[in-house]
Amino acid sequence: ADKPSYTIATDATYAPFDFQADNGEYRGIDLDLLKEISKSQGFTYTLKPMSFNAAVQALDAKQVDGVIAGMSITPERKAKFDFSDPYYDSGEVMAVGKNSKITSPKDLKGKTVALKTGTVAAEYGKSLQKKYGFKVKYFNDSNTMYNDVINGNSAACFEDYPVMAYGIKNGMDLKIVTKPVGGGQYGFAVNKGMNKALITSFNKGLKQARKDGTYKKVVDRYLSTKKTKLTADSKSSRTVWGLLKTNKAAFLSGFWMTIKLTVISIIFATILGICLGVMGVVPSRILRGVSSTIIYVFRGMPLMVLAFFIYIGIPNLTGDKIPAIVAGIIALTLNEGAYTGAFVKGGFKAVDKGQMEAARSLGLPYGKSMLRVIMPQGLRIMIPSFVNQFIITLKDTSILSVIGLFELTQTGTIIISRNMEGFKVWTIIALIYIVVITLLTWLSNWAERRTRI
Ligand SMILES: NC(=O)CC[C@H](N)C(=O)O
Repeated sequence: ADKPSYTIATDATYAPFDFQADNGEYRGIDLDLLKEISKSQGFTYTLKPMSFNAAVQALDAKQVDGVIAGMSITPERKAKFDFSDPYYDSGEVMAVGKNSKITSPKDLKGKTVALKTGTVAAEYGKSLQKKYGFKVKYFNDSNTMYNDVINGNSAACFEDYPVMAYGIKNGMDLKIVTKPVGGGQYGFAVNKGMNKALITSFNKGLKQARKDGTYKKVVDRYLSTKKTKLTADSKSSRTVWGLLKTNKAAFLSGFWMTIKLTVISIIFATILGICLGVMGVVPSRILRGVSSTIIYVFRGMPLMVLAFFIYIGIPNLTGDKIPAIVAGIIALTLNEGAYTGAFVKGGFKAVDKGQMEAARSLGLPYGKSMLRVIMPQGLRIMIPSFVNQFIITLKDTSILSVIGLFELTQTGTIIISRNMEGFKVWTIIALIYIVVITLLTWLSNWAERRTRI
């Protein structure tokens, strides 16, 4: 019989539990364990790395079958999800910059504390906020949160002890100043009452792995004292050129994802926008109303909200999965299409009224006058707006990293979580965007020249 197959979400950057190794493979205690267990229990799976918060939401929306992400078993989560037996002990600590004078939450008055959205550590930090009078700031991934503290923008952060200790041991410029509290444990989660088989296999496999030494082997791979630095690139690759070379595969695939999202969305958004624009100037009041409403709604909604709504919200209601890339393209199309619709409508309106009257008085029907007389003139006026919108679409793809799409921006985050070369990696990413935008602009200028009369 075919092996059962599952989709499992994980945290893209949560070493030593989940992280991307230099070769692009996702590794860590969670993922190595999962692999061993799947082998011993005979199931297969596709891994979906994303932010922790998105992973939990994707599970809740049934976009994935399970989450393994150093996820703490809490009473609130147990109400929603079924957890495996615990496989690792954790607790919350506070960390500050290596040379910081802060030694306890008491020193945080008036300062800013960095937290990671949707985590137990964030909840813990938040629970101390009133008492100690600090401000909070949220991040989607641990590494960006650490960097905010390292750079001195935030005074401290709260994080799970094993993760924080591992990062520091691997050279992160932070120090832990409190004892672990909370004492939570990590478990593998599936939706309540669904996927009983998966949880049963996981538990069986975990038990076996503990018995036959696999569990210890996996943990030691990352935490034994003589371990090699799995998350760090070698020294030789620390120049911009070296970073580009070592991470070539990651940059390229992020680049392609960005291009794919941009091109497909531009095509759909342009079609949608022109339809909306035409509908916005026809005599029918109903069509004009529909056009205005669509533009109003989708132009008014932040792209990130729209992406979450389509990827998490709709499946949550209907129970049908939508692949992230499809959700991303729909979100971009609606958002950029609404903007396009607005300027297309404006462009048609800007064509002199007399043109339509003249065409009609020559006996052309409305549709033909529109197509032959108004549209060609209107569209020409709009070319600069189109170019503008294409560039905005390209840049907006970066927002789709929130639903777990590995476009350029998300690629940068992941590479930095591995090598901590924030400046160089963001420089590379910025340059790639500039290069693509330049190409896009040239292409548009060329098109503009060709359509000129
Ligand atoms: N991957 C994570 O950030 C998990 C954080 C924490 N253990 C939680 O479950 O909330």
